[in-house]
Amino acid sequence: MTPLIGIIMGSDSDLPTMKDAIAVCEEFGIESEVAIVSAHRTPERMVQYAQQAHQRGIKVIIAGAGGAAHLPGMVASLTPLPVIGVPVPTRNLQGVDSLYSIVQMPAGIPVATVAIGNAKNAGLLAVQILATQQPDLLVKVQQYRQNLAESVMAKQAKLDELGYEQYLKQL
Ligand SMILES: Nc1c(C(=O)O)ncn1[C@@H]1O[C@H](COP(=O)(O)O)[C@@H](O)[C@H]1O
Repeated sequence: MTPLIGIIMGSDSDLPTMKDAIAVCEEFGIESEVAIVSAHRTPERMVQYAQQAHQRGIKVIIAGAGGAAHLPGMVASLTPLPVIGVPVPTRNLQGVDSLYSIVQMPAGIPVATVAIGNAKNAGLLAVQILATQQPDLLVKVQQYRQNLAESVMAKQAKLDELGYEQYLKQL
């Protein structure tokens, strides 16, 4: 099957963060491709990837990077596809550097930026974008939300049963 979601990252060291986006694609049965692409270290590869992704059938790109995280914005400047940026947490600045590098795009070249380290939401957003054109997938998204609500209500029932002190002990 042709991959519909491109998940790219500046380094293999981003994979522990970005794996959550891959897992969401798998959970929803959406084919994704995973690639290490760096604006800084492999600029020609980045240009090629960004310019060709839509021609290969990719519909949404998720781009994660840390520190001077130029990858998502540069890819967005080179593709007509929607780009979702994931600020990868960093040791020295806890990912605030990544967030600021990704989120403050000039008008005209948007990057839909999720919270620091939240590749799961990037995956979900990509799935929801695809779901606008796939009724079956839209139903799966609604089911996912239903399951989420039910898990919260199960927690509430347990909290009511145990009281907060006991509940705290089993967290
Ligand atoms: N921010 C970028 C870009 C880019 O934006 O092109 N390329 C690599 N990096 C980031 O450098 C960090 C450290 O990388 P290494 O662990 O390989 O030294 C990673 O978080 C990566 O995303």
